[in-house]
Amino acid sequence: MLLRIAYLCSMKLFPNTVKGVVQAIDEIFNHNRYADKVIEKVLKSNPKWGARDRGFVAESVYEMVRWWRLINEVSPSKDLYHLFGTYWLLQGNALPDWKEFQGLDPKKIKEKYEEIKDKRAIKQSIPDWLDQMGSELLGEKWDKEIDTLNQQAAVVLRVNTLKISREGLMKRLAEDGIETYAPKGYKDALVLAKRQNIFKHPAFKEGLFEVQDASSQLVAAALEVEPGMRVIDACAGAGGKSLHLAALMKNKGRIISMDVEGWKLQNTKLRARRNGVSIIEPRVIEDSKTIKRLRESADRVLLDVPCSGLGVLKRNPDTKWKLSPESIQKVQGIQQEILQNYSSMVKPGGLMVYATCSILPSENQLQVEKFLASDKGKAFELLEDRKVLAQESGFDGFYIAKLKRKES
Ligand SMILES: C[S@@+](CC[C@H](N)C(=O)[O-])C[C@H]1O[C@@H](n2cnc3c(N)ncnc32)[C@H](O)[C@@H]1O
Repeated sequence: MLLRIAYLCSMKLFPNTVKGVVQAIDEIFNHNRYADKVIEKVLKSNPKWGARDRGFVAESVYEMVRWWRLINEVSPSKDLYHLFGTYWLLQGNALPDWKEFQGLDPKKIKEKYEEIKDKRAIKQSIPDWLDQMGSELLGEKWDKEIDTLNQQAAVVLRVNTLKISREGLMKRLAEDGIETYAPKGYKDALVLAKRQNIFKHPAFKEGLFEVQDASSQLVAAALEVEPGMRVIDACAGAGGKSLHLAALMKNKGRIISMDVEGWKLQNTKLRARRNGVSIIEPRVIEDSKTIKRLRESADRVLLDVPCSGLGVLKRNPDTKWKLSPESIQKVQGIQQEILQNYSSMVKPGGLMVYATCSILPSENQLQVEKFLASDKGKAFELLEDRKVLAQESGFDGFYIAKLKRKES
């Protein structure tokens, strides 16, 4: 097997599900749609597909997106069935005798793969600019990092400790045949032994867990919150970290969850209800006044800033086709602006955590260094930072810096 997608290998192909995959790929690459949204739509419009079919379509689409450049290099044509067939053959499978797959010769595909396999950008299926940038910024660690980021992500749960203990949830899931293990160093995490759609399980509807990568769970923990504190989650999005903070605070105190996108905060509200969290107050950032009103008001401020997402390629493989050097530069500008403007909300003596799901130093430690050297940054000191590489953690790539506002 050339690629590493284990469980699909022994599967028989069925025309209707392969058609679903091909249609989804067409939407993603020819109509520029997001992979997760497209998959959701395809699955919704085929309600009769069973769990196995749905799994096949979702996994195949994600894997084709992940390996898109490689598949295109090796395929004899750009026909979508040829591209699917190439992907299928690259895994060491045999193709059925369908007219759509005529013209695909396994031997030639293998030969073509052998020809390109020493060219890292093609073999790892990434744009040349990204290979160059990664190699410049991460040096010898890049080779293994991009290899790791191309592997499938584990499904990790964050136990909602407001409702159940980690052992309790492990037992509850095991009763339904869902095996999990508790990874060392991550207090509230459980990893599914086998990938599956866990959102359907009643324990999810009861708010006993959220799906959240283990590295991402380190972010709220770094804020050292305590019950009763006043906390601001300034880039809260759909509220993953706010919910974790609320659990760590035992649902006592106050969390202002802010974002520039109001619709994301609506999601935070729904999730808070499911999680049994009542201390989250969503607040849309309308303009700079929203921030100014909160000057020196928070014991803790979390800046989980927008970023390139290069640390989470495992779960969002389409990121590599949507990014560009220009878009990374633009997001870096926003990151520094957020550091400069939102740091004013921390009380003297309070803590601020700056986090990204990126592995690029230019979005991480270099941003923090630039902030600390600036006028506003002089009020802060860096207590510690963690550069979490996927190859070392086994989970997503992340950066977490803990800063303290000096007592005035
Ligand atoms: C990494 S995501 C946050 C994820 C979220 N904290 C979670 O745990 O689910 C970054 C968020 O920053 C928001 N954002 C972008 N520009 C912003 C700005 N200038 N101020 C505040 N939030 C911003 C985006 O809408 C996005 O939701």
